[in-house]
Amino acid sequence: MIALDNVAYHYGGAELFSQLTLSLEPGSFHFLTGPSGAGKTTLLKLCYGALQATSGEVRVFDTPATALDRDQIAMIRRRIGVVHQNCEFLDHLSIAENIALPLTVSGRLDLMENLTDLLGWVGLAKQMDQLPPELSGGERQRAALARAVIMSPDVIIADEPTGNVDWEMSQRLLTLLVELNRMGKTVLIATHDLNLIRTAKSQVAARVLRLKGGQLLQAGAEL
Ligand SMILES: Nc1ncnc2c1ncn2[C@@H]1O[C@H](COP(=O)(O)OP(=O)(O)OP(=O)(O)O)[C@@H](O)[C@H]1O
Repeated sequence: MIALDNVAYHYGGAELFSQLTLSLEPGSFHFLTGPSGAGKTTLLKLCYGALQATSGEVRVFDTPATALDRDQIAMIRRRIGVVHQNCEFLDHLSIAENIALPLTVSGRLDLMENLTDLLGWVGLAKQMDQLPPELSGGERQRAALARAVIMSPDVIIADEPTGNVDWEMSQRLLTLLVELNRMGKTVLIATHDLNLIRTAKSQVAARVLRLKGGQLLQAGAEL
């Protein structure tokens, strides 16, 4: 679905990594871990086409990321749901309106009927009319996940989806992500939380990759 072949990325003159190779097969579940600043967010952005590789090839749904036309970029936005690290919302819109925003922006009002079910699934039915600043950290993370999946994407890419929430809430978020994977979605999660990864491994056949010093390796003893 998404493949990186010998990919390098430089910010200005500084090389973050080179020769990275990664393949996300349909229905797979991957964790990406590694120290702060190793390049996890950058790697995720390459996977969903928000950054272009300095060299090497990124293929998204079998199309080179450098060759995407406007329609294909719109298709990628629909087929890849992203949970960003700092889940930001429009503070003057309710939580339900924020979650539904991808539908209103893309004109997919036919999918609006899914909104109520989705709010229930993430446990935010009661909070649907509240404004984002009125929500707790865990509620905001769940709202961000709901917004990422409302277009029914094939791939979910989540950057620290359990950052700033307690253990119980991170378990709840993990359960939602595992459920999505059981529905056939491909899941890629960047996280520092090794406990979360350990717990997930008892629930799902997850592959764990560690990005460190510009190298992407299978995680080992630390798990
Ligand atoms: N827009 C940018 N311009 C220049 N350097 C950047 C930019 N974005 C990130 N960097 C640098 O690239 C490196 C990798 O950043 P990135 O956010 O990908 O790491 P990360 O592994 O996700 O970190 P964290 O775990 O702290 O979120 C860092 O040193 C960061 O300062």
